[in-house]
Amino acid sequence: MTQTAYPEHLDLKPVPRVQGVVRLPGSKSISNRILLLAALAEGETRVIDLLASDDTQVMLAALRSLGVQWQEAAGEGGSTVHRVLGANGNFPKRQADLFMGNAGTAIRPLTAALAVIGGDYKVHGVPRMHERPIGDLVDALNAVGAHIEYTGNPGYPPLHILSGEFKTRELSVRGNVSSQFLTALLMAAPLMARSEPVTIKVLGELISKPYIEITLNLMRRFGMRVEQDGWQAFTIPAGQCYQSPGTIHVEGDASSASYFMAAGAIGGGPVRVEGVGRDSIQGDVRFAQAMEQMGATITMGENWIEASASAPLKAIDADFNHIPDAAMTIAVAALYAEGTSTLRNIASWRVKETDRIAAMAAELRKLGATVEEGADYLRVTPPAVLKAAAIDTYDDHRMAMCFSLATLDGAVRRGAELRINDPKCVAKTFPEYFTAFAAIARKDSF
Ligand SMILES: O=C(O)C1=C[C@@H](OP(=O)(O)O)[C@@H](O)[C@H](O)C1
Ligand SMILES: C=C(OP(=O)(O)O)C(=O)O
Repeated sequence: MTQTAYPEHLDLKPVPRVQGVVRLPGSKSISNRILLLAALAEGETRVIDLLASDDTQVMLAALRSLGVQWQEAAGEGGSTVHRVLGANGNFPKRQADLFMGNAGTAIRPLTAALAVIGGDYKVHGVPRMHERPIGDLVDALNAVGAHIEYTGNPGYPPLHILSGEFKTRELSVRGNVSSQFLTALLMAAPLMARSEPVTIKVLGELISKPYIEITLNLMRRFGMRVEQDGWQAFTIPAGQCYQSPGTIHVEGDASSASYFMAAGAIGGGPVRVEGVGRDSIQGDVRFAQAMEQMGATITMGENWIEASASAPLKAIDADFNHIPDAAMTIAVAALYAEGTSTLRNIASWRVKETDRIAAMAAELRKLGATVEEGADYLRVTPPAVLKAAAIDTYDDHRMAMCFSLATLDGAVRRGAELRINDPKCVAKTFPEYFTAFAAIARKDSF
C-alpha cells in the first residue's frame, strides 16, 4: 500500500560498524490516536509529521469513507501537515465498509467510536487481523447496549456495527489481552458522556500500561478531562467535547528508535536517533534503560537519544510487559550478549502481527541460538558465531527490522550474512527502514 519498492528478499552482508544520525518517522501510536481525536473534535487540527505508512493509511482512508475531511500538504523544512476538519463527535457518513489492514491502533479505537456513534458499518482487515482478538472490546460495548455482530469467527473481526441503545454509563473491560481495548473505550467514552459521567473499569490485570498513558496524554491535549483511580477505573465527567488543539506535532516513533539504539549498542556507534528523547510520551523510550542494563552507553536530549558501546553487551533477565514492541529488539540484541537473556511477561506477543514468541524462537534458532520458548517468556543463549540464514518475517514489520541487526559484527561475534524474506512488510510502520539502516552501516572496520 505504502509506496516503497522492495524485492522479494533482501540479501544483507555483514556490517563491520555502524555510526550516524537517523531522523525517525512519526509514531504510529500517536499518529492514529491523533487522527481519530482530530476527527471527533470541534475545529480543524493541523497535524505535523504524521507517520506515512500502511497503518496510518488505513486510518486516513477510513476517516475519508466516514465523511471526515482531511488534506495533506508539505510543511516547513521537509515536514508534512495534515489538516483534519473535525466532525464534532459525529461521522458525516453513517454507512461504510472499512478495511483496516492489520492496524490494531486503527480497528480497535474506530470500532468503539463507530459503536457509540451508531450507523451501519462493516469493519475488516487482512487475514491475520481476523485472527487477532477483539472480543473483550466487543463484550464491553455490547454489555452496555452497543450492537456489534461478528460476521466471521466470534471474538474476532470482521465486524458488523449497527446502532445500539446505551443503557448504562458504566463499562468494564478486560485488560490482559491488549491495552488497545481500554484505549478504544477511553477515546469513545466522551461521546457517551453527554449528560452523565462515564466510568470504565478494568477487570483483572492491565498489560502494556504506557500505551494508556499515551491515550490519556493525547485526550488531554484535545481538551478532555479524565479522572483516574490507579489502573482500575477511569471516569470521564459529563458534558465535555473534544476540542482541536490547533496544531499538534507527532513525535518520532520510539519503537522504531529501538533498532537504531540497539545497532549503536551492538555495532560500536554512536548512533543517534532524532525525534524522540527525554520528553517523549511513549513508553518505548524505556528501551534505552534496558540497553543500559545490557551495558550500552546512552545519552539523551529533549528530542534525541544516542547509543554506543565499547564492550560486549551483557545478558539481561527482565519483565518487558511495559515495552512489548521494543522488547523484540532485545531478543535479537541478546545474540550479542555474554550469557543467557530472559524476556518475561510477553504473552501478548502471541496475538500481534504473528505469534511473535514462536516466530522469534524459530528465526533465532536459524542463526544458531539456543532458545527456550514458554507461554509468556523467551530465553535466548547466543551461539559462538552467528550462522548465515534466510530469515522469514511472517508479514511482521518488527521481525524484518529487528533481524536486520543480526548482520552487525559487534565486538565479539561476526555478523551473519542474511537473507530477509518479504522485506516489504516494514511498510506497516516504517516503509524506509532498510534505507535508514543502510545509511548507518560503515564499510570501514574498527
Ligand atoms: O496502543 C497502542 O498504540 C499499542 C499498544 C500495544 O499493544 P497491546 O496493548 O495489545 O500490547 C502495542 O503492542 C501496539 O503496537 C501499539
Ligand atoms: C503490535 C503492533 O501493532 P498493532 O498496532 O497492529 O497492534 C506493532 O506495531 O508491533
